[in-house]
Amino acid sequence: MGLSHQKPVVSPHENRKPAIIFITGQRSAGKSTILNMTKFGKFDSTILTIGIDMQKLDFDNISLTVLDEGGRSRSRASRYIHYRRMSGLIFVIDSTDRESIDETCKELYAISNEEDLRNKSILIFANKQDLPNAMTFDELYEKLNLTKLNTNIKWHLQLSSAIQNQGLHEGFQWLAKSLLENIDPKQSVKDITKLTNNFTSKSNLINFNTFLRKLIQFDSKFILSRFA
Ligand SMILES: Nc1nc2c(ncn2[C@@H]2O[C@H](COP(=O)(O)OP(=O)(O)OP(=O)(O)O)[C@@H](O)[C@H]2O)c(=O)[nH]1
Ligand SMILES: [Mg+2]
Repeated sequence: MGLSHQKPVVSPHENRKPAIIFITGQRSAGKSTILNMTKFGKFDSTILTIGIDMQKLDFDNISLTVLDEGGRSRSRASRYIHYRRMSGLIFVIDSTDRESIDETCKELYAISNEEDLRNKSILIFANKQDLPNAMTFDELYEKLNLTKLNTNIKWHLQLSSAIQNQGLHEGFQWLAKSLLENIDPKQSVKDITKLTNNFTSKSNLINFNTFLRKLIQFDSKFILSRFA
C-alpha cells in the first residue's frame, strides 16, 4: 500500500456555507408557502403556522436553516428568536393589504433598528403579486419609505407570487449573494447546533400542536375525498 494521490471525495454539500435565517412578517402573507415552493417547487396548501417551524433550504453554495414564525403567535414565538444568531432575515408582506401597510412599515423599521441585525441582510418579499389589487413596486417603495430604512442593514425589495413560483428564485439569489459576504461558517455551525437543541426542547409542545393540526387537516381531506 503506498501513498495515494487521489483527491478526497468531497460531497458538493460540504462546500455549502451554513446560515440561519428568520422569516417573519404579516400573518398569512405567504411565509410558509414561499419556503415550501422554494424547497419542493410545487404549490401545496399550507395551514397557519403555530409558533415556529424549522425548514432547511439548500442552494448551490449556501445552506439555510430557516425559522418560520407563525404570524398569529408572534409575541410568544419571538421569545425564542435571537437576532444575534441570525445571518439575515426575510420579511414578507401581503401586497394586497393596503390597510395594514403603516403598521407593517413600523414593524420593518423596528426590525431594521435591532442592534443585533447591524450590517446584516433583509430580503423583503412583496408577495401575492398574482392578485389584481396588489400594490406595485413603486407604490410599495413609497409607502414603506424604504430609503429611510436604517443604513446599517442591506435590504432588497422583491415582488413575488409564491403560488406561481414567481420572484422567489431572484429573491433567494440576492440573499445568498449578500449572506456569503458576511458568514463566518464556524460560528454558524455552532449557532445552528445551539438553535436546534433549543428549538427541539422549547418548541416540542408547539410542534406537537402543529403536528396534531396537520393530522386533523389531512384526516378531514381524506374523509372528504372518500365522500366526494
Ligand atoms: N394569491 C396568492 N395566495 C398566496 C400566495 N402565497 C400564499 N398564498 C395563500 O395565502 C394563505 C396563507 O399562506 P401561508 O403560507 O400559510 O402564510 P403564512 O405567512 O405562513 O401564514 P401564518 O403562518 O399564519 O402567519 C394560503 O391560503 C396561501 O395559499 C401568493 O403568492 N398568492
Ligand atoms: Mg406560516
